Formats: sequence, structure tokens, C-alpha cells
Amino acid sequence: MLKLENIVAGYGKNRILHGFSLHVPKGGLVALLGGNGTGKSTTLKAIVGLVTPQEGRIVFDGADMARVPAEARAGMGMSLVPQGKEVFGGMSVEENILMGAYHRRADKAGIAQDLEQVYARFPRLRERRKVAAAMLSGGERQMLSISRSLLSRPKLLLLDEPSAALAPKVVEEIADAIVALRADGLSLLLVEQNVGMALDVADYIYVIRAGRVAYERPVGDEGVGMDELRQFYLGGHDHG
Ligand SMILES: Nc1ncnc2c1ncn2[C@@H]1O[C@H](COP(=O)(O)OP(=O)(O)OP(=O)(O)O)[C@@H](O)[C@H]1O
Repeated sequence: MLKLENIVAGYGKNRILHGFSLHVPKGGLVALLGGNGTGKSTTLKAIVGLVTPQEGRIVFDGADMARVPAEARAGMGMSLVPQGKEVFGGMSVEENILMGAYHRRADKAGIAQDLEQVYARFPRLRERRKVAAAMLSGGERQMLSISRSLLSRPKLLLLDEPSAALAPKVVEEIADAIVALRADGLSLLLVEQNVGMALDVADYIYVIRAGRVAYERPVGDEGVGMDELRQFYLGGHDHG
């Protein structure tokens, strides 16, 4: 679904990614872990086209993204749920969700169907659909951001630290929602600082450090474990 090959990217002369590679298979749930300022958000920006790589290749659903502008990438089926849980506070929950369908606003029947699906997945949003989004809790805002992305009917969902600043119980709810989306056939790239949550949901883990892959492993019986990962994640020693 998504392949990053030796991406070199940054801001002006400030290089952040130094040959970063990553693969999200169709239907896969891949987690990208790393500390503050290691290049996780920059990776997501490169994928959606907000940062242009100086070197390397991004292939999405079989197409080279080099000449595809950011606006076109959303229409091709990738959607970013940005960090920060930003919502349009003065607009209702439903109006916020519907903004995700802006590029296909003529498809009234399809949009109604997708809205129904999103409400079935997040009943709390249905209950609060008329409420101003500013009134929502952090967890509800995260659900709203995910729902807005889903209204664009993505093939690949990119999530930037969905667990940030949420209580453990709410993180569990978000994790359950992510697993359910994957069960529906969506491919997901989850950027996280919450190692436990990532290990619970992902089937493959990358750790980024200083703009490079420091560690990568499948999750599971014979794959990566919490102790091992913690050692790499917290900066024990470099790999490869
Ligand atoms: N728009 C920008 N212009 C210049 N430098 C930037 C810009 N955005 C990010 N950076 C720098 O790039 C580096 C990597 O940032 P990035 O946001 O990719 O890190 P991150 O791994 O997502 O960290 P965090 O978990 O804190 O969000 C940081 O040193 C940051 O200061």
C-alpha cells in the first residue's frame, strides 16, 4: 500500500530524514515509534506531500508520488489524522465530520451511508452530533478527527499520536477503534510515543532515531517484546 525508499527530507538546509525506509502492506497496521524530534511527523508530512523529499521514493498504491501534489493525494486515498485533535470549535460535531467529505460533496447518498457507519463505530459522536465541537473531551475530539478522515473513504489512514494526552481508558477505546478499522480492511500507519499501545495493536514496528530506522520487527510471539523494544526506544544502543 505504501513504500518509502531511502527518503532524505527536511526543512531548508536542516535535514531531518537521512535515508528513511518503511513499508505498510495492504491491510497492515504498522507503528512508527520514536522520541521527540526524531522525524516522525516529518515522515508523515513527506507521505502526504507537505514536505518534498530531496532524495528517495514514495510509492502509494502502486503510484510514484514524486509529482503528485498534496491535494491530489487525499483524493487518491490517503488521509492524515493530524496531531493535536484540532476541531472547528464553533461548528457542530456533525459539521466537523462532514468536512472530510468535502471533495465528494455531490455524493449525498454515499456520504449519508458513511456518516451512519461512523456513528455506529463511535456512538458518543452520534449522541453529541448537534453539540459544538468545542464542548468535546480529548478522546471525543480524537474520535471526531478519525471520523472526519474516514469520510474521505481512505485506503490508508495515517495517525499522528492519537493517544497523546489521553487517559489510559480512553487510549484503550481509541486502540479498539484502530483495530476495528484494520479489520474492515483499511491499511494504517500509526505514529506513536505510547509503546504499549503500539504493541497492542500493530503487527509491525519501526523505531526511528535521528531520521533513520533504528529498529524494525514484526510484533507477535516470535517478534518484538516490550523489554527489547524499550531498550531500543529509550536509546539503549543503535541497530544496524
Ligand atoms: N516546519 C518546520 N521548520 C523547521 N524545522 C522543523 C519544522 N517542523 C519540524 N522541524 C524540526 O524537525 C525535527 C523533527 O521534527 P518532527 O516533527 O518530525 O519530530 P517528531 O518525531 O514528530 O517529534 P514529536 O513527537 O515531538 O512530534 C525537529 O527538530 C523539529 O524542530
